[in-house]
Amino acid sequence: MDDLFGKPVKSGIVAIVGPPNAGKSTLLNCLLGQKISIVSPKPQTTRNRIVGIVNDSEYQVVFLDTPGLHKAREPLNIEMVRVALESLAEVDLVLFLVDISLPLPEKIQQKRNEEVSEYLKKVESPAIMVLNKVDQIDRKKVLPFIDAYAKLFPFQAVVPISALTGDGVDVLLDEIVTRLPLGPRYFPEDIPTDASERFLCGEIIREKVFLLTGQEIPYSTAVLIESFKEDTDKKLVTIHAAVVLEKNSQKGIVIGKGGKKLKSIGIAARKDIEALIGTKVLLKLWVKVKKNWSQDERFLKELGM
Ligand SMILES: Nc1nc2c(ncn2[C@@H]2O[C@H](COP(=O)(O)OP(=O)(O)OP(=O)(O)O)[C@@H](O)[C@H]2O)c(=O)[nH]1
Repeated sequence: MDDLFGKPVKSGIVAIVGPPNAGKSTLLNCLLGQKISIVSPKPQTTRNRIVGIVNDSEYQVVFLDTPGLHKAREPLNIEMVRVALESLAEVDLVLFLVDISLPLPEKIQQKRNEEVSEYLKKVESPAIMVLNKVDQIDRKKVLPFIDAYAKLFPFQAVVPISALTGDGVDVLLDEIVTRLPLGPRYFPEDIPTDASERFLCGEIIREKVFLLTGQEIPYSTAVLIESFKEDTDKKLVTIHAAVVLEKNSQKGIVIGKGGKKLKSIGIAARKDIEALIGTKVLLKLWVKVKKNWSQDERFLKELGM
């Protein structure tokens, strides 16, 4: 078999799908051993489809982190669901991830199961069910979940994990790799993602806005990287970025008293960006208001969405 990047190995494309907040980005970061997809306790923080690549001498797994599947109402959400469903059609394997840590009333659990079945009917690729956040529940409670999900759909496997502690993630990776065909590597061995550094920096800043502004700032926050310049000897990267909000009233929350909040967002983001790109970073952040940006198709394109 011809191959751009060395001898044939077990290789394939694996989509990580599931409801918002299930832990998809955390799992991707855990599999990759580094921060690529942003994580926050607020649902729907993942907007773009991000490729993470796990390499080994024997395999290459290309992961897609899809936005949480949920009912689409706003144009932004319609786009998110389209991206999520599109990625199901072209993959070798689907990981369907759910959070089993929250005790759900029977009716809600039943409704959730129906939703899972509904999504899975659209999946033509083989699927592995991943039960996440087992660190939060008693071990004895995991088995009934495994049984219940095994009955729901002909999964290739049902694997309990904690994406946060890494518990069970090696078992999951084994289950994935054994099911992939022998084929070419899709990417060279030394890159963990095809998302640009510029894009990942925007995602890191957005994560810090979410984490540091508490519940006040809604999901409609975007980060626009206006410039990303590396000096000639590659010792410093200067980034200008705008935190884009929908309402004037949100400005004060992000900027804080005397600019304090924005400063701490900048400091936290700069540290993560430096760790990601391996050079010193000068990060200049400002806040701008663009009413209804999430309804504005052109602006969404500018954001790379
Ligand atoms: N205790 C525990 N928390 C977890 C685990 N996995 C993820 N979380 C937390 O769950 C929250 C959501 O995680 P994400 O990885 O952002 O979830 P997601 O599915 O990518 O979310 P969306 O972007 O909304 O689709 C974060 O606060 C994570 O730290 C886990 O195994 N155990």
